Amino acid sequence: MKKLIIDRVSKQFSAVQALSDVHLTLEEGKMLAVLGPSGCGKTTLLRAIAGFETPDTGRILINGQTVFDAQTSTKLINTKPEHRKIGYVPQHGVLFPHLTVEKNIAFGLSSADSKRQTKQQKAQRVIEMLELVGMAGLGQRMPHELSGGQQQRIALARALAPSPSLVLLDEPFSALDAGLRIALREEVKATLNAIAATAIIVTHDQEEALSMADLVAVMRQGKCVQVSDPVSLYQYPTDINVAKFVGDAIVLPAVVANGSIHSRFGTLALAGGCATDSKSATIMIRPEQFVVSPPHEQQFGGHVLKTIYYGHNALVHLKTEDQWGAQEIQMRVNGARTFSPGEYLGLKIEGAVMAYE
Ligand SMILES: Nc1ncnc2c1ncn2[C@@H]1O[C@H](COP(=O)(O)OP(=O)(O)OP(=O)(O)O)[C@@H](O)[C@H]1O
Repeated sequence: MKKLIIDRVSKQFSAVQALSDVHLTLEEGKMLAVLGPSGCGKTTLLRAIAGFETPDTGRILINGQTVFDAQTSTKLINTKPEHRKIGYVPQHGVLFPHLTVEKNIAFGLSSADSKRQTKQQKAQRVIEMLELVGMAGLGQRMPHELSGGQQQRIALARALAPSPSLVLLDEPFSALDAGLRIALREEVKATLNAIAATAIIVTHDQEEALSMADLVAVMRQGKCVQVSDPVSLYQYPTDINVAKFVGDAIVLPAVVANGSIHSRFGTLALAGGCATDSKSATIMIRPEQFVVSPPHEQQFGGHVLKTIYYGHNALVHLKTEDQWGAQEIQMRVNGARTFSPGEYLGLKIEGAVMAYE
């Protein structure tokens, strides 16, 4: 079942087209990441779904109910935020500093829909939420007695307490340090999965989007330029800009003829869905598609310029030089491998390669 339908939603602020004809749908129980650079319209989209921003055009349906419709002939439908059954986890500064953890969570149960619950039912719900986010027994603490990660978990508990139809997370980990961010991403995903929540996370971090979401919507200048599952997005980006935004990309000129790529790296397999003939194509290769090949298989290679070490892996920068001219490329290798500057490496390319006209 479609939990969310965003149908041709646009929003303009003075001269800025913050959202332009955005169309998105999300199935029940799935997580969507809205990914894009600063200013592309991510927050405006999230605020439009929550009802904090009124779009100029389009429709928004949550759980089969139209919560916004600018197109009706009679009058605009625009359900108030508190009646949209949305759980909102903002970026930071989220908890009321003068209330205990328990009271912060219980605040989420003060909406009209939760008013019918008895005091005991609410107290029980708070306990369930504390358990869900792994913080049982800490209900009497004040927010300042919690770490940054614990505070974000309580913010999630507060958003989930009223059993919202849709959970919206606006860059929820951006204030946390790298290690904690990764740990919390996994915890939050597990928590949302445990209750089969439908959720949208806004982020400008491609790793966060690819690792957490079932579906990633890439935005650029108010438009949704690609909506794909993480694997397809990384392997088959719709254009070079998306390719570069979601990962490291080596971009080269090439010729595509009869369904194959002819490039400085020889004949390469063309990825499905690409144009099969072009005299002036641009191809995109991921650094992990380059592998060091044994001498008898070498068709081409390059001299090592430098190696950037990341722990779990490393990026080796190489310079290739042949009749096509000089080109710098990057190859991703296991972090334990070391190469010396100036060393010559024979290379081959594994897997299909994307080509763009
Ligand atoms: N209330 C507003 N008034 C005027 N312009 C606005 C308003 N809100 C957003 N904008 C503009 O709309 C565009 C989209 O903004 P938005 O905050 O949605 O981007 P974003 O992708 O969330 O960026 P960031 O990652 O930096 O938060 C930007 O150019 C922004 O300056």
